[in-house]
Amino acid sequence: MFPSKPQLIPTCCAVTPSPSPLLPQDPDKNSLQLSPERTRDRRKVVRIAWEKLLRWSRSWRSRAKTDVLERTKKVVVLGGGSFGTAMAAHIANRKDQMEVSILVRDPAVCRKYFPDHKLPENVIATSDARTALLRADYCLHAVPVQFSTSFLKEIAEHVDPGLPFISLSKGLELNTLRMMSQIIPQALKNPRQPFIALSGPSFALELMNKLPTAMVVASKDRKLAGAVQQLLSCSHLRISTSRDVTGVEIAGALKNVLAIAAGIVEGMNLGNNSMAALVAQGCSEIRWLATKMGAKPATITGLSGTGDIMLTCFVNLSRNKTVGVRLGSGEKLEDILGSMNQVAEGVSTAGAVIALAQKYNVKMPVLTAVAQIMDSELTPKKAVLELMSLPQVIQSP
Ligand SMILES: NC(=O)c1ccc[n+]([C@@H]2O[C@H](COP(=O)([O-])OP(=O)(O)OC[C@H]3O[C@@H](n4cnc5c(N)ncnc54)[C@H](O)[C@@H]3O)[C@@H](O)[C@H]2O)c1
Ligand SMILES: O=P(O)(O)OC[C@H](O)CO
Repeated sequence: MFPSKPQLIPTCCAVTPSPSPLLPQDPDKNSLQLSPERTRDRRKVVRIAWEKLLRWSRSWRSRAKTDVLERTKKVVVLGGGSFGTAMAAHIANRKDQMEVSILVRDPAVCRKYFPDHKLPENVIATSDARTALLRADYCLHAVPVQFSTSFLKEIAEHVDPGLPFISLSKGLELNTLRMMSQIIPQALKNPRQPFIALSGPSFALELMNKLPTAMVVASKDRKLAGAVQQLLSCSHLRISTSRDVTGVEIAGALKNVLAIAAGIVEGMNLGNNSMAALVAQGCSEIRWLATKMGAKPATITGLSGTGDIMLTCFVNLSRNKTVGVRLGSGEKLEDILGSMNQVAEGVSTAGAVIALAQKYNVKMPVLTAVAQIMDSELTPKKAVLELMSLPQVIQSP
């Protein structure tokens, strides 16, 4: 049936339906106007699908376990920067009787990150490692990657060998190319220290404001990942589990380098076409390297990969993107870093990425260009010219 009302097609491009194979054969398929009967049927199908989804969700919720939260009495957070503080507040809000200790160099420091937010009463900041770690059930590690080894070596004597470490840090150690799953057990001299990576698109401020967020916990130990999922998930934080620790960690580290590139494109006013092309190319480079390192492609295209890339590359709350924007608008790297009081992990991770790319024999033009800019070997303008002059790609069919 043709619609009875005229369609909203501009006259300059209006077409008369014809039997041409290039044009729609069934006008109803492409029309916004359906007969009342078909509208009713269509709505019924949608309603049934939605109700089915709700029933499935309710049945899962009714079986959801809460024993981990009930059992957990104390959580320690290492590093009282913005994310450590936000996660400490999140966990403390899960249960009033839980003690959440933040280990900081200066106990006054964690109040500075969110001056407009009152921290829950059960969050305690201390600079005493022994007290902070004593009888903790879980440990959240939120110290920037480059300082993690020295920090952990200093506190190692107070760490229980069975204490699960949930790493929030996203980056690669510059000289060793190690990820947090390697840094933590090696610094603590305990290869069996239980390890979980927590990653995904999550700005500390939005978590602090209890805005809906989704993240991934990755661990080789399925049971442990499930326990951490229980500990963290609530009505505004969805947590999925994964066994692909390499994929989750490498994507979380490399998206910070790509975000610097995205910032440069914005700072140079290169336009939306450039931005989309750059981020798409960056996603491919991350996938090429990550899969050679053993990551699953689905992890890279999922929440902690593409999800976090979208957040960090497209949103100006990102510290890494901000570094790029300022570089692209002509500021010097040392001036930018000197004026920041928070970490942009992509700056040091960029150097490590290139060594990894060489080790795994992967070409990464965009991420290599960022590393060259970080080393002041290349200007953003020259980088754009060089990237645009790379050989034209022949796509395989
Ligand atoms: N902020 C976010 O939105 C966010 C979200 C997800 C993941 N992360 C990751 O979390 C990690 C921490 O980031 P952040 O945002 O909390 O950083 P931040 O810059 O806000 O704070 C860093 C903290 O580390 C401490 N620190 C610095 N050097 C130290 C040292 N040598 N020894 C001990 N402590 C030291 C600082 O005092 C500060 O408390 C990073 O790897 C980051 O990529 C951050
Ligand atoms: O502010 P950034 O660039 O460190 O990004 C923060 C988080 O990693 C976003 O998921």
